[in-house]
Amino acid sequence: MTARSTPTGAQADAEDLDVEEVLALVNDRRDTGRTRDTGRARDTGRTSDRASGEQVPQPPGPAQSAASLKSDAHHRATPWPQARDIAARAARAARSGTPAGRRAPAPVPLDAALGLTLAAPLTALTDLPSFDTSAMDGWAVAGPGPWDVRDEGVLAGHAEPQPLSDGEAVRIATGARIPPDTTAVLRSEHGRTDTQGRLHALRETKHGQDIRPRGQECRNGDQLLPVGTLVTPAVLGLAAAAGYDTLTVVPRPRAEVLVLGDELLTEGLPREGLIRDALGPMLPPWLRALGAEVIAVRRLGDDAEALRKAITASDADLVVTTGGTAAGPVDHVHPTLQRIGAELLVNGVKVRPGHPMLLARIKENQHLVGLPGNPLAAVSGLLTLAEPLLRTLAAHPAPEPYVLPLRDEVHGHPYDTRLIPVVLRGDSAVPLHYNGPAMLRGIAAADALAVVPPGGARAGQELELHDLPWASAGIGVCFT
Ligand SMILES: Nc1nc2c(c(=O)[nH]1)N[C@H]1C(S)=C(S)[C@@H](COP(=O)(O)OP(=O)(O)OC[C@H]3O[C@@H](n4cnc5c(N)ncnc54)[C@H](O)[C@@H]3O)O[C@H]1N2
Ligand code: MOO
Repeated sequence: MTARSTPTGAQADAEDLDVEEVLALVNDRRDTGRTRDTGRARDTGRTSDRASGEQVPQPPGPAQSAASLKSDAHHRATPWPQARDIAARAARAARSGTPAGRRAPAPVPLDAALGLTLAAPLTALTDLPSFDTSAMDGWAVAGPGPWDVRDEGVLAGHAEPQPLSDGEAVRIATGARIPPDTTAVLRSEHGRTDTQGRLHALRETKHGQDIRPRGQECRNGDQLLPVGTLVTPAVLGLAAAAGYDTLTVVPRPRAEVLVLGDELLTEGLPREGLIRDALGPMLPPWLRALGAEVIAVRRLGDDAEALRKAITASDADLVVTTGGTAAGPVDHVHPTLQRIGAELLVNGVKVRPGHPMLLARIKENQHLVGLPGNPLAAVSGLLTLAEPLLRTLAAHPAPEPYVLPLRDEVHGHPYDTRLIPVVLRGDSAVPLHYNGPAMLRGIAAADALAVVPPGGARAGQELELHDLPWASAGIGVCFT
């Protein structure tokens, strides 16, 4: 963490903190059972794994080639909660990889730190307040009244005023430095000057009244916030007050989006079998809301060689592809991953929509999430694979799952989890229509996605909900 003053020994140590240690702290805090208070949520304490009736996830097994996994795809598909856990673990593994590949915590200017996680404790670089200061507009007085009032007053931001002598007072503004030997501040509404200009108190003034003593809030070197704290607007304010110009934070993971498909138009009306690209405009801000920095969006058509080149040339932490995940004649994602020797960690997920989604490790510290082309299926892939991966890379704690009863019955898939857009009304979740894989009409009106277990859910049944990043109105909402 850098600041105007030279770092103390404690700060210098803090700068050595690794992202792994930040993650460990964040995870520790998560394990304390802290619950998220949504004001509407009823947390049953169930994890997403238990809520969906799936096995507790195991770490990914040994590397499997894209080819071997492509056969027998449905049986090999990963249960939904386990897929989320594998994505989080993959990010943790990337962070504990070789130091060369790791992105170290870095100092960033305050205005670039919002929504990131502190990688060093916020330690006060000064006493706060840093000098004795007046808490009110009025007079600084010395000894008992009445007092002779000096001609010239003391304003905030001025140099140290002359000491007061017993029986003397000086006009003072809120936030101004207290003159030495002041015994109290008399508020303007509690004092009156007589015709000779002498000041009288209208009520008893206690010793030290309305003086904020130096160090009242903290002493130089006190720890104000621990490693792992999310940088909120309030944290930025505290950091500035405590003397910081930059904060050392876990860097935003870098994401690159590769939009595949020859059928996509970037403007105008759909025509002659061509359709508008819905994912190019949707994914970058969504990924930003999940904490990523989007370094590029490339439209590659259905060109296998262009896809190979783009993946191998990328230096993003996460490459996100759209479309081309199935087994059609121009679905190039699997063959390309196989060709470049990527390791498939998730090859299909038992979730609807979105079951062809995939997660691969391209290099030690680089992953690829393959989103299916159907737009709501792509959203499902974002929530299932990209969200846990990005959140873990950014050292953000996992949001506590919460549950609400469903207002209306929802049909389920016989074996797979379903994700359904819902709006939250009072104490229940109302399922939205237009939730087919190719449709965005439901999700565009939604507050959250409800997790429907295999077999469906009846009206009144409590379902796990995942807020859409903007609906939760949290600090994670960071579209810039
Ligand atoms: N024989 C089978 N065919 C399909 C299966 C299957 O199991 N067996 N699964 C279906 C499911 S489910 C999905 S989802 C899709 C996944 O397909 P891909 O990931 O290969 O995606 P594409 O074929 O490229 O596109 C699917 C669909 O989405 C439209 N699309 C693609 N990109 C965009 C975009 N950027 N904006 C708007 N719409 C987009 C595309 O035009 C297609 O209509 O496979 C099924 N097939
Ligand atoms: O993933 Mo597909 O969109 O389930 O239909």
